Amino acid sequence: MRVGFIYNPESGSGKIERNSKYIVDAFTAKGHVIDILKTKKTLDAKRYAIESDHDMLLVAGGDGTLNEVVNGLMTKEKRPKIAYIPTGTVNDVAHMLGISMNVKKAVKLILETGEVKKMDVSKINDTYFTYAAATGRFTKASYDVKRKDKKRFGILAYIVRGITDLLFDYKMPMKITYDGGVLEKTFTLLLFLNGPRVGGRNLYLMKKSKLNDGKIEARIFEHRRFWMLIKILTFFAIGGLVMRGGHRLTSSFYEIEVEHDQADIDWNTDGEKTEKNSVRIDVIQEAIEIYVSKRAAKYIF
Ligand SMILES: Nc1ncnc2c1ncn2[C@@H]1O[C@H](COP(=O)(O)OP(=O)(O)OP(=O)(O)O)[C@@H](O)[C@H]1O
Repeated sequence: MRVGFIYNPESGSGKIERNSKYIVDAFTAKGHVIDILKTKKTLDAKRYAIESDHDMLLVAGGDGTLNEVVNGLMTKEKRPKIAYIPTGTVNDVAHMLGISMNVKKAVKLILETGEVKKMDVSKINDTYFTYAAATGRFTKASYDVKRKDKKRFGILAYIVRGITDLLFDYKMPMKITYDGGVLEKTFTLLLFLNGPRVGGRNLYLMKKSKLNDGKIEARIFEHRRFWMLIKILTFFAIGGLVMRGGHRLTSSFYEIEVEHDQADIDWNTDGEKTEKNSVRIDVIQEAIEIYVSKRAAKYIF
């Protein structure tokens, strides 16, 4: 196969540079022909994906790099398969897909033990995302944490940013229309999830959620000051448990209308700051093909 090897040398602790020769050798030994496409800046990975005429894109980076590649591929009619080697700090998508953080094991999954599955991609206004769109309490941490702090402190950098978030009161009057009805209240946190993982946490209570069902799950928390904070922390601590004042929705689309003109609501998609205020979310069913573990293929597809 003709393989484009897109990698972000700045992702995570920079381990990809130490392993790139191993990866190229392993693929070449199996008869693949590799083009090396190393990113130098933001949006290089997206551009490489748009320009690609390969059979497969081998992507090494974190959730942000994978997101850029998917945004590039979604502009194309013919999309190469994605093989993903996670080298970021959080790597939520890889955890969901059963891909090891160990580079050699991830390569083995692609070349020997894994399966290719068709996976949904979601869209918020004109931006695509692979696993999560969110706004409100705790959702700024993933894009506010500086790259050098991520490299130095890893997950801890996110936790510290999450704690400083407690100083703010997120109060968002909104109207949410979905294929089961309308919800109109004041909210403090909105999560739209393709699968059972976000913020480095497995949400094992979302076990019915599949990555190819054309649906996106929402977990929505009303604004109720102190108690809602406890409930949000419980949600993350206990596998996605939703208590009173929380809503569990499943739908193929969501229309979120922000109720006053002066609103300043930022949306986080796959860990990057993207859209603002009112948005529409849609799912494009089975839009990409990606290598996953046999276990993930069985349980979340
Ligand atoms: N060579 C580069 N130098 C600096 N920044 C880069 C470079 N190449 C890509 N980037 C930036 O890195 C970001 C993606 O980083 P990465 O892949 O580590 O994702 P991440 O979301 O930070 O990962 P995770 O949340 O899993 O840690 C992209 O948004 C892009 O802007």
